[in-house]
Amino acid sequence: MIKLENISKTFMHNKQPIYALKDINLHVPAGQIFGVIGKSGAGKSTLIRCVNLLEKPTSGKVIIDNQYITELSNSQLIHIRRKIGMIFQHFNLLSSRTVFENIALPLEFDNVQKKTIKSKVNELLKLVGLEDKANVYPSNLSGGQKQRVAIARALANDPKVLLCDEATSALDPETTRSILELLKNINKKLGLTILLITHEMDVVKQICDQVAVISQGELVEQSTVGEMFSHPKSDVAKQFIQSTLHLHIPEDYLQKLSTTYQDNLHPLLRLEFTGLSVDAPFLSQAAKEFNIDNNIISAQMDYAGGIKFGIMLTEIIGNPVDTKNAIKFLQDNNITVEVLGYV
Ligand SMILES: Nc1ncnc2c1ncn2[C@@H]1O[C@H](COP(=O)(O)OP(=O)(O)OP(=O)(O)O)[C@@H](O)[C@H]1O
Repeated sequence: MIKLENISKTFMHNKQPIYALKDINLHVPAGQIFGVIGKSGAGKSTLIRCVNLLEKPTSGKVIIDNQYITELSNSQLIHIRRKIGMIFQHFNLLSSRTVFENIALPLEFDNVQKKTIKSKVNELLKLVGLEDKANVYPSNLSGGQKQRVAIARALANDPKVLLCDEATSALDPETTRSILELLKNINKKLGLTILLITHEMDVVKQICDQVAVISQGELVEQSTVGEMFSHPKSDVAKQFIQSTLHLHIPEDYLQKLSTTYQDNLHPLLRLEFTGLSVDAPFLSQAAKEFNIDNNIISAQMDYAGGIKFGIMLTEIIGNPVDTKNAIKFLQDNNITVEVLGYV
């Protein structure tokens, strides 16, 4: 549905080139929710703005629904943009218009009949769960409600594609979840293709089918969400995944943690499980085979794209040779083991 071919974008700043996007190739299949994740300044906003040509690429082609939109005239572009909805971090609603009037705006631009506008807007209000807010002004809405209005407005022209530019970044975690849930429902109900950019792996985890990682203007990795969480390849992807797992080392362990091995101390391990290693009983197998004990201090398991993954903090108690062999056994079974120190 969305194809980017060799997209590059260079800005000039104080006569110096800034290579915001470098030879990006991306394919978002119809009906998917596709996430692009990257750190601040990676090029995410530039990328999503190139899709509807709010930003004109320096080179490369944008193809939407089999149409090369980089080759269209300005008037043709206005027409095609109606099929590409967009929502933003700060909602971009008109404060002087009610919720109803904000949603009606794209239809008024299209000279749609008043009666048709009314039924369409009412239908959209229902879809986003704001039937009772039609006559309210944006200043009297919460952030989540404002984003619901923006979503309804973006859907007014029955777009085939919805672009989401950090759509939940200004919202608290609970509201973020409800907006992502709404986007997922819309994706299913209307078969809408969604491309979203974000700096939060939790967003990708919650709703995306596929994800691409962008770093310094380049796409460094792309896969299904399950594959990315189970086998991240780039350092950036690994860092993003780590950011979704929060493992707390208790204060008393931090205090007694030694960086060097001494007699009577045991290694404190951080174990990372992904894919197959999550479901197999490797810890108890290691305990039996190498005569060690595991003292599990904390653990967190999670799901993304149908794949289970998790991390664990555990102390391995045993003699030094058995402990070393047990660690090797875990590593041989695709568990990432980090020795944090000795306790
Ligand atoms: N209009 C512009 N003129 C000059 N440089 C720009 C312009 N827009 C973006 N850039 C630069 O291009 C690079 C990519 O910026 P972009 O806003 O796309 O990144 P981002 O990943 O969206 O970051 P953030 O999450 O902080 O918004 C940055 O170095 C930025 O300073």
